[in-house]
Amino acid sequence: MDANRYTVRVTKDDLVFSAGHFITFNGDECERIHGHNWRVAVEVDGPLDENEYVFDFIALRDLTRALVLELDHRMLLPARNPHIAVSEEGSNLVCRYRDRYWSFPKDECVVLPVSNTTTERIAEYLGDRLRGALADRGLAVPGSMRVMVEENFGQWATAHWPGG
Ligand SMILES: Nc1nc2c(c(=O)[nH]1)N=C([C@H](O)[C@H](O)COP(=O)(O)OP(=O)(O)OP(=O)(O)O)CN2
Repeated sequence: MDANRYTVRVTKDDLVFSAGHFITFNGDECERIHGHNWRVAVEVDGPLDENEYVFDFIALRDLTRALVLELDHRMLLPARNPHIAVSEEGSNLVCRYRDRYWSFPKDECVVLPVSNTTTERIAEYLGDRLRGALADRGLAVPGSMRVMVEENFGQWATAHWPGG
């Protein structure tokens, strides 16, 4: 029996999304609106299956790409930030922080179920969605997985699912 564990990793030129955001930090300070070209990589660890795969690259790549596309050319807004209130006003979403506000067409936004659109939380969101998408398709949900997101050159955040 093969007691070794292996890792597969996918990252591709099309696993990149260009989006706007602003975060709060140091308590209740709020950044100015800006954007990044976020790059995504996913790693799965485990033993080999009957195909001698840890996990099928193609399934991992295609599901990740679909999630990344949902965020591409969108404004990313936090649903649960204690300092940024997001509300619907007609066909727009209005975000209010103290006396500042921003209004965006709804269909150009993604409201993420996070408290802040930091790179760490975006990585966690993508990983949770990916795990849900695998389960919905009846595919194995990896015990041990990492989603890595690069916000700016050389600035990566990783969310871990340490099981398995
Ligand atoms: N661990 C984290 N640290 C920081 C995050 C984060 O998500 N996780 N985010 C930020 C801000 O969003 C900040 O705007 C990062 O943007 P960046 O362009 O990298 O910052 P700079 O001001 O240095 O930009 P340059 O264009 O490179 O000058 C901060 N920290």
